[in-house]
Amino acid sequence: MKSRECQEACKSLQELQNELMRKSMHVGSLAFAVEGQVKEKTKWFSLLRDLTRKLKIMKMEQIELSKIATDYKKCLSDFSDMSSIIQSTISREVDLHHDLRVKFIEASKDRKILYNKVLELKGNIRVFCRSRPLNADEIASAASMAIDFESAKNGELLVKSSGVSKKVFKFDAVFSPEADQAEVFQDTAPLVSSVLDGYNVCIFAYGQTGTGKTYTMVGTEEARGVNYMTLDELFRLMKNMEHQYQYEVSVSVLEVYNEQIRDLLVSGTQPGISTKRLEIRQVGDGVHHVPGLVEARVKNMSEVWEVLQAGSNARAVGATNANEYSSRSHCMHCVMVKSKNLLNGECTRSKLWLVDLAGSERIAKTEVQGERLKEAQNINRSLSALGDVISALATKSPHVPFRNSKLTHLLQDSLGGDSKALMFVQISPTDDDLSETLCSLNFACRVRGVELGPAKKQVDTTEFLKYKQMELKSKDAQVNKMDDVISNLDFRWKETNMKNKLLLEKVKELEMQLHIERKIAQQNTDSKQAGLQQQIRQQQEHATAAARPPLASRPLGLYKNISDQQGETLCKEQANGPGSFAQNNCYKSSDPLAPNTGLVKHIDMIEKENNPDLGELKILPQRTGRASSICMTARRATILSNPRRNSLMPLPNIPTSTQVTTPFLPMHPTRTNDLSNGGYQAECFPQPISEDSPRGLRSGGKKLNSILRRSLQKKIQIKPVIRQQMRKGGVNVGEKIRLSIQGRGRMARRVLLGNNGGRRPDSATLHKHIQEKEKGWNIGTGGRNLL
Ligand SMILES: Nc1ncnc2c1ncn2[C@@H]1O[C@H](COP(=O)(O)OP(=O)(O)OP(=O)(O)O)[C@@H](O)[C@H]1O
Repeated sequence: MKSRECQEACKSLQELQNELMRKSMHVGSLAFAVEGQVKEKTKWFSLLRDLTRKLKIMKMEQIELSKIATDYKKCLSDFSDMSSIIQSTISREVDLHHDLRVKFIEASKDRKILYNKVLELKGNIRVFCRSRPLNADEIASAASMAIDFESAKNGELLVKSSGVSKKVFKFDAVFSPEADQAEVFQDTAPLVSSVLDGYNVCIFAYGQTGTGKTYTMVGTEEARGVNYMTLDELFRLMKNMEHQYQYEVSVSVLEVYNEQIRDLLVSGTQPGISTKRLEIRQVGDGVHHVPGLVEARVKNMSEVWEVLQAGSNARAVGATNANEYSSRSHCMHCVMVKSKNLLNGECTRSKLWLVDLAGSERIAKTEVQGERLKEAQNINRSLSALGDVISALATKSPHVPFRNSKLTHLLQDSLGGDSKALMFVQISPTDDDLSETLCSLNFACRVRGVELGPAKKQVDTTEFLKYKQMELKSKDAQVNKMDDVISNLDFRWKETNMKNKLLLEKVKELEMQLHIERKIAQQNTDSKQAGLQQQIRQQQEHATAAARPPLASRPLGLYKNISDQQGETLCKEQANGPGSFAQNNCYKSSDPLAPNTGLVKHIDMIEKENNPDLGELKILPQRTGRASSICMTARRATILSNPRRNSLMPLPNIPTSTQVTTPFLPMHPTRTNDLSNGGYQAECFPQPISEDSPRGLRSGGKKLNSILRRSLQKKIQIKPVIRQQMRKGGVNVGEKIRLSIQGRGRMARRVLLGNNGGRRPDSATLHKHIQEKEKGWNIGTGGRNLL
């Protein structure tokens, strides 16, 4: 009986030893598998690193895009603000411009009116008296002076007669022989503005021959006369007002000789021999015109000068004695000015006459006959007609005899009530010419006494209408242009808005993509870590079981009792119970592992970086070696009632990480019993660990850490024992590990020899099995059962 018991105990011991050896080998294979997993995990980590890097780049891109989008939005809003501001400013400026324009037009009108009133107050016909200086002969002959210039004040002129009687004449201005051309013109210049304002103006020089009429009107090259200076002033003013007015100036030069009009700008004409008879025609209300008269268009003073010179030359050609001839004809310059007001389209046409009259003394002094008499008569007639006209104007006669002479007829426009006239009465200062001087002064006084009516502007209505039509057309064109600009701006704004929307959508899309990638990375990491955790746990359980004290060292009685009372239950629990092998094993290690560095820290950092919610999680206790790769979030898996594996033959590879981790996934405690009816697959997916629940993660992490520590400690302790035993039994550990690696991911189970569905084998079967195993070890694995 005892020997039988002993034999059974020996057998049992042998079985246990075999089992222990297998388990040890399995643990070794698992260790190898863990090593592989670590490598794989390293690979995963590198992938994760890459992903993190990409994620960072994408984040940066996203930030940049967001920044661009924000800037763009800001630009857009700024642009719309600016466009609205610009539009409002433009409309405000347009209104302001319109107001200013209206005001300016009104102010211009007011200025003209006021200016005209000033001139009217001064007199529409003004008379300036100018005396020539003594010439060389007079100085030589010590001619006595008939004019007292020293006592002349405020336009008064004192005439001495034989040094006794005195006569005072009053003029608008008196210029002594010392007055130069500029001084004389200074008082003439205001009339030029009147020409540009549209008033007709006539400036003429009257006086005895040799008193300086031509000098005052034409002047010399060094001292330009009124003609040149007036035109110069005219162009100067026109230039100043060119932004508001458009001007057109033409000049005609003619002479009236023996009551004939000669165009001095037509070459080859001789005095008195007119190739074409020029007549005066009235072409409009108070407007007189000489058809066929050359009107030289001038744009600047050089052209004016050329024209003036041409006229002077033509006048000089016809006479052997130029001065003598010039005294017998009236030289007339007609400057026609057309102006167009660009603001209101008002057009004016004005005329400026610059006349150098023939000498007035000839009639009285000379007793001529023939041609000279005819000349004298004509001069007399024309000057008499001028006197009559002025007299008629002075007496406000209903009839003014303008047509009595060519001179007055030509000057009709500028001597009427709506014009301004300036007469230079030229006198000789000597006693010898006193009678002529007195005649001239009396004539001038008579002229000065004429009160011309209010001046009227020469408005050209047809031009005005034309301008209005043009302005309307240009306004229509402007409105169309503005419409185009507005529609173009509107289109651009819409386009920009669309671009902005697209950019925003792209940003959202990128954010979504980023989120998804982050989740995928998280899931991959979690599942991989869960799988690894499961494997380690399994390894730990088996290692714990293998490290249990051998039954041989226990008292046999104890084993018997166990065998009788609890042995079966224990085996049953170990084989089929829901708890793991490690759970059923009473061996536990409490030794903490030494803290590790590097990988775990790196994982935690990456996790922390990728998932900010994990920021509160405590970093796992530092671990060493392979255990460091286990995920803290994995739970302890419940051992499932898988079919027992009776062979170490490699199992088929599990292709995906999901499949690998599936058998080790944590189960919900309440559903554990339902696995048999197909609930396994559903329950095998990891229980989602909410990111919002760091406590769960922490508790899972602590649990995992303790498991990890235990597992590694066991492995460390068991390894030498297994190796020793395997060396004793001649087992090739490397071969076993290689075989076992193929079955990684499967739950390792305690294999009882001859166990058919958990039943205890009979002795024959057991013996046979041992023999087979011995063969197998010897042949296939090189291992040997130890008794
Ligand atoms: N204010 C003046 N200063 C200097 N010289 C003058 C002045 N006025 C006239 N003279 C000189 O007197 C001379 C005669 O002048 P001017 O020929 O202009 O007289 P006129 O009245 O035009 O004569 P006519 O009627 O014959 O043409 C010229 O030599 C001119 O230079």
